[in-house]
Amino acid sequence: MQQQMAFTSSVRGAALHKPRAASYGVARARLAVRGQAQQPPRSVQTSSTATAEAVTNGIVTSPLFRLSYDTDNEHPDLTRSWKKTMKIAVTGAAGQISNHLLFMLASGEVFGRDQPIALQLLGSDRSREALEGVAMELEDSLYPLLREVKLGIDPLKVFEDADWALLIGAKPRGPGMERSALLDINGQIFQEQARALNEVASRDCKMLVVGNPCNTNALIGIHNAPDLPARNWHALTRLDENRAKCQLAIKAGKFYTSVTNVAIWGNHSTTQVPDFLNAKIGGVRVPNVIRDQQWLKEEFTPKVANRGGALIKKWGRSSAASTAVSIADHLRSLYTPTPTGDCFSTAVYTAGNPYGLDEDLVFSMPCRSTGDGNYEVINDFVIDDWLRAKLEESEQELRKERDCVGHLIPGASKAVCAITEDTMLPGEN
Ligand SMILES: NC(=O)C1=CN([C@@H]2O[C@H](COP(=O)(O)OP(=O)(O)OC[C@H]3O[C@@H](n4cnc5c(N)ncnc54)[C@H](OP(=O)(O)O)[C@@H]3O)[C@@H](O)[C@H]2O)C=CC1
Ligand SMILES: O=C([O-])CC(=O)C(=O)O
Repeated sequence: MQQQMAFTSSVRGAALHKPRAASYGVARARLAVRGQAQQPPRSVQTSSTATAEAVTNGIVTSPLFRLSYDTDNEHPDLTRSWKKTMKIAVTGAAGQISNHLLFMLASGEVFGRDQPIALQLLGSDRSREALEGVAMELEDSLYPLLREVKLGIDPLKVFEDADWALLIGAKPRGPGMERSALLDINGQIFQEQARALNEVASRDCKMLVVGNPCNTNALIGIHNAPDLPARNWHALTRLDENRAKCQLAIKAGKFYTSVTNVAIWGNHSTTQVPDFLNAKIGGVRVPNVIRDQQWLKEEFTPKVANRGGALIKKWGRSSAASTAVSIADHLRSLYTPTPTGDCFSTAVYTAGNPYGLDEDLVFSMPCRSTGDGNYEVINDFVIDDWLRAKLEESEQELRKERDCVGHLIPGASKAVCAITEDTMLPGEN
C-alpha cells in the first residue's frame, strides 16, 4: 500500500494541525480499524504549494488532509469497488445542521459504502476556528471513505469542481428584522454563491438549498448560475415530508414505514401543503384510513406547517438533527430508485411543470428518481378544489417573495416587496 498525505498550514501562519506525525498516525489508525494490514507509507508528502496559496487572499484553501491509496497493487480489497470520488461542498459548515450532517456523509450511509467523498467546507472569518475544529473531529472519526477535507472562506475556491453543493449557511432572522431585510441579506449570500458555482463547480453540479427562505434563495441561485442546469437546484422540503409522515402514522396507529406517497407542495413556510389526499397508509389512500376530514384539514395540515416553530419554542433554536437526517434522506432518494406508487418531496424549478403553476418559482412537488441522482416530477397526483386553493396560496406567497428579490435576479424588474403576512418561515410563529 502506498499512502500519501498532504498537510498544510492555515492562513496567517496558524497551524491547522498537529504535526505530520500525529496525522499520519490517524491515517494509519483509520486503516487498522477497518482490519487492513499495516505497512509504513512509502512517502508522506507535505504541500508547500498549497500553503503558499493559502496565504494569498487570506484564505484557507489547502486540503486539511488528503489520503490516496495505491489501489491496484497492495490494497485492492479496500478500494477496488469504489467509485470516483464525489466532491461535496457544504456552506454553513460550522453550524448546527452541518455538525450532524457531515458525519453522516462521511460514514457512507448517504451515498453508499462504495462512494468515496471529498468535503469542501465553506466558513467565514467568524467561524474559522470552529471550522478547523469540525475538520479535526472528522479526522478523528476514522472514516475510510472520506478522502479529503478542504476548508475555505472563498466560494470560488471552495466550490471548485463540486459535484454537490449543500447550501446550508444563512443568516438567521433576528428580533425586529423585517422579512424583506432577511430576503435581501440571504438573497445576496445566495447570489454570490450561485455566481461562484457557475464559474467553478462541475458542469453537472447539483445544489440543495437549506438556508432560509430556501425556495426563494434557490430561485436566486438559478438565475445567477445560467451555465448550470436549473433543474439541478433543489430547496429542502424533505423535513416537512418526514414530519407529515410521522403525524399520519401516529394518528393511524401504524408504523411510519407503511405511510407512503406523501408530498409536500409549495413553499417551506406555513403556507406549505402536506398532501393527505394522495398519501397512502398500507397502500390505501389516507382519507379512506383516517376518516376525519376536519382533523386532516384543520389539525394535521397546520401542525406540519408549524412544526418548525413549535420546535424552536421547546429548544430555543431551530431543528438541526432532524434537518440533517432529512438532508440525508433527500440525497438518498435521488440515488435510490423510487418504489412504484411512492414519491419524495423536493422544491424544484417549475419550468414545464405539469400542474399549471407559475413557471418561474421553486415549488415543492412530488418527484421520483431512477436512482441516478436526477428526478422527474410526478404528473398524475389528484388535486381537488381544497388542495388547489391551498397550492395557490403558497404559489402567491412565493410570487411575493420573488418580487422582493427582483434586484438580485438578472433581468427582473426592480424589487417591490409587499410581504406583510407572518408566514415566511416555519420557525418564527
Ligand atoms: N429548509 C429546511 O427544512 C430548514 C432550514 N433551516 C435553515 O438552515 C439554516 C442553517 O441552520 P443552522 O445550521 O441551524 O444554523 P446555524 O446558525 O447553526 O449555522 C448557520 C451558519 O450560517 C452561516 N452564515 C452565513 N451567513 C451568515 C450571516 N450573514 N450571519 C450569520 N450566519 C451566517 C454561519 O456560518 P459562518 O459563521 O461560517 O459564516 C453559520 O454557521 C438556517 O437558515 C435555517 O433557517 C433550518 C431547519 C430546516
Ligand atoms: O426557520 C427555521 O430555521 C426552522 C425551519 O425551517 C424548520 O424547522 O422547518
